[in-house]
Amino acid sequence: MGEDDAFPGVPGTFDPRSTAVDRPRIERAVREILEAIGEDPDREGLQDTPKRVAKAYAEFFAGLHQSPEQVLGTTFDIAHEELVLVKDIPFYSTCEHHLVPFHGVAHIGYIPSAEGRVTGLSKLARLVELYARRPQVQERLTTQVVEALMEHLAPKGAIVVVEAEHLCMSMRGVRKPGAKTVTSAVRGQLRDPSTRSEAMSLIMHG
Ligand SMILES: Nc1nc2c(ncn2[C@@H]2O[C@H](COP(=O)(O)OP(=O)(O)OP(=O)(O)O)[C@@H](O)[C@H]2O)c(=O)[nH]1
Ligand SMILES: [Zn+2]
Repeated sequence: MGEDDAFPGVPGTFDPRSTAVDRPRIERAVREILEAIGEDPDREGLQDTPKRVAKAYAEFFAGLHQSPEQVLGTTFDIAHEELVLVKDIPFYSTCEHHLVPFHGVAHIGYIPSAEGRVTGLSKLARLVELYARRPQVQERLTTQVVEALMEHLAPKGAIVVVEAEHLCMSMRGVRKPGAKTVTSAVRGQLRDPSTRSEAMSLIMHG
């Protein structure tokens, strides 16, 4: 274990001291890619690029080395059995098919139960970070967040809606900038049509 591992960092944030991602290996690979595209990795502007990309990748994929238990560990004894909704949580993730970004907002709602737990509002945003900072597809990001809520807070129900633009559809391939993908996952009581439509109308119209 390196000295850096003594600082596990706050889940859902990036700890630049983390050595969980093998940066020297990324540096070698990036140099290889630069050569493969016909660039000179030794020209002045590119000399530090493998190092910079390795550092950036360590940040983009930090979520692979963090767990939801760490994020949802802080809970409160608050008697509230109605919907709690945090809207418009911005996120950046990496499409696992092309390793280019997809980004947008996530909306998270849950109905706490008497037996379950209430967490800090910021923890919902940290949960999104934790799953976004991995090679992802939007559908999996959406279900992983809802399932972590169900498992760790034992709420009566939960809903996660994610709206995102995929750069693999904007800057390459089909080239449709602005196209938005919306995914949702609902569990428990939020599956009931009336509760679900109340949550959806709060999400979409405030
Ligand atoms: N379901 C889903 N598909 C995604 C996501 N991100 C990217 N994709 C799609 O993954 C698909 C990969 O398709 P392939 O035919 O294997 O790859 P490709 O030739 O690069 O596809 P094009 O993007 O159509 O050029 C594309 O249709 C992408 O739009 C995601 O989060 N969810
Ligand atoms: Zn893609």
